[in-house]
Amino acid sequence: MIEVKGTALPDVKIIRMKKFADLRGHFVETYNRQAFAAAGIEEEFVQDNLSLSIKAGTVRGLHFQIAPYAQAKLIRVVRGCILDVALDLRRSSSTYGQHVLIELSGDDSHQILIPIGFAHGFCTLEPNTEVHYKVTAPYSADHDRGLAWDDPALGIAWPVNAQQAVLSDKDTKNPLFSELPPYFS
Ligand SMILES: Cc1cn([C@H]2C[C@H](O)[C@@H](COP(=O)(O)OP(=O)(O)O[C@H]3O[C@H](C)C(=O)[C@H](O)[C@H]3O)O2)c(=O)[nH]c1=O
Repeated sequence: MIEVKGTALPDVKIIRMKKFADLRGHFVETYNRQAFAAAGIEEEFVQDNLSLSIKAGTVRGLHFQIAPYAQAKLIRVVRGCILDVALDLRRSSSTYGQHVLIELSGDDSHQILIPIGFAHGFCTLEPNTEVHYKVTAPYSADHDRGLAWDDPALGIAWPVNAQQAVLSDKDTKNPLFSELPPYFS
């Protein structure tokens, strides 16, 4: 039912759920607490989010929440396609400052699990892309933080540049990686 694979950042996992296809279409269990726990995924999710990005080239991120509202995230694409980015902000991690860039599509049944201590963002590759994700702590605007998505120091191979990207006003003003306080040990 569930296949869990590692990525270049060991704590970031790719999860694939079994897709039951038939003449009508298909069925996928997108989350099953017991199956996830049996696969070693113990995160307890408390909130589901859904974002629709109308244009391809929409960039949301890089975002994270700080303690006591830090979030792990389980992310999937319902419709469309994204390049998803997870960036390690844990100061003591051997992969601190490193990221993974993973394509997620509504056509596959892949999901990405991003633990606490990572910044998250994505760029849409198709119009009308819907991203659905579960988080392990509720939203707290006071604990919501951002990081400049296009900081050259991060070396993220985004498919758009700052002139092409569709961004919230907030995401045009995020601090650079070098300016971040040590939020995660
Ligand atoms: C995240 C969130 C937002 N909101 C409200 C706050 C704003 O009025 C509005 C849009 O929020 P924001 O511009 O922060 O949405 P995104 O840019 O999609 O942010 C998300 O995008 C990246 C990729 C993430 O990983 C985070 O989950 C989250 O930061 O929804 C809520 O009411 N609850 C929430 O959980």
